[in-house]
Amino acid sequence: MSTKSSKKILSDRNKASEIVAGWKKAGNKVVFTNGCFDLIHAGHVEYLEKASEKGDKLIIGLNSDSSVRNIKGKERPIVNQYARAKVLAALGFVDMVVFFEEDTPLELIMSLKPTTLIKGADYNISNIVGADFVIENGGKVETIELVEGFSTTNIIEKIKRL
Ligand SMILES: Nc1ncnc2c1ncn2[C@@H]1O[C@H](COP(=O)(O)OP(=O)(O)OP(=O)(O)O)[C@@H](O)[C@H]1O
Ligand SMILES: O=P(O)(O)O[C@@H]1O[C@H]([C@H](O)CO)[C@@H](O)[C@H](O)[C@@H]1O
Repeated sequence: MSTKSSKKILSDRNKASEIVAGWKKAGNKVVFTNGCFDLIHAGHVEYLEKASEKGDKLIIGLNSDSSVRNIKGKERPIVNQYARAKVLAALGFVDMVVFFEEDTPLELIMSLKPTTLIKGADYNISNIVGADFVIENGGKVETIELVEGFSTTNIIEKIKRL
């Protein structure tokens, strides 16, 4: 039996696009962010909650395991995509989690056409994938300040030193 949170997790990009189009037609501002979210930490949660406050619906584009391996190295991810998605989908302010296999979320962003694209302030707007597309389609691109002291890499390094 699927749970309330598991219903938020989608692999089917067309289905996700149909749902987002319905949200937008109903007048919702749809916020999109993306990431690997491996070993989810308090910085991620603070960031996602702030992102959710930028609109009515929050979608997370989640890098698949093969995508994470390509961009962060063969040791990653520590946690598989389904488990990462499960934790994210359990957050009350998250409305959808969609996997993407590519190295970047550009094709997913072009399919979903979000109102607002958000990344952490470790990126500047000029190098955020999808920013040009969202702005050209009348949307907004914003960054959110990082919470000091939290990163998946730091957590891994700390565990290695035990
Ligand atoms: N400490 C933090 N505070 C707020 N946002 C964060 C923090 N760390 C990461 N983010 C944001 O969360 C999203 C996912 O980032 P990511 O999964 O790369 O986390 P990470 O902890 O930086 O991982 P890694 O150390 O492997 O790079 C990105 O948009 C990033 O800007
Ligand atoms: O978890 P990360 O490393 O912050 O997420 C990456 O973000 C990249 C970003 O969107 C580039 O502007 C993206 O290309 C990559 O696929 C990861 O999601």
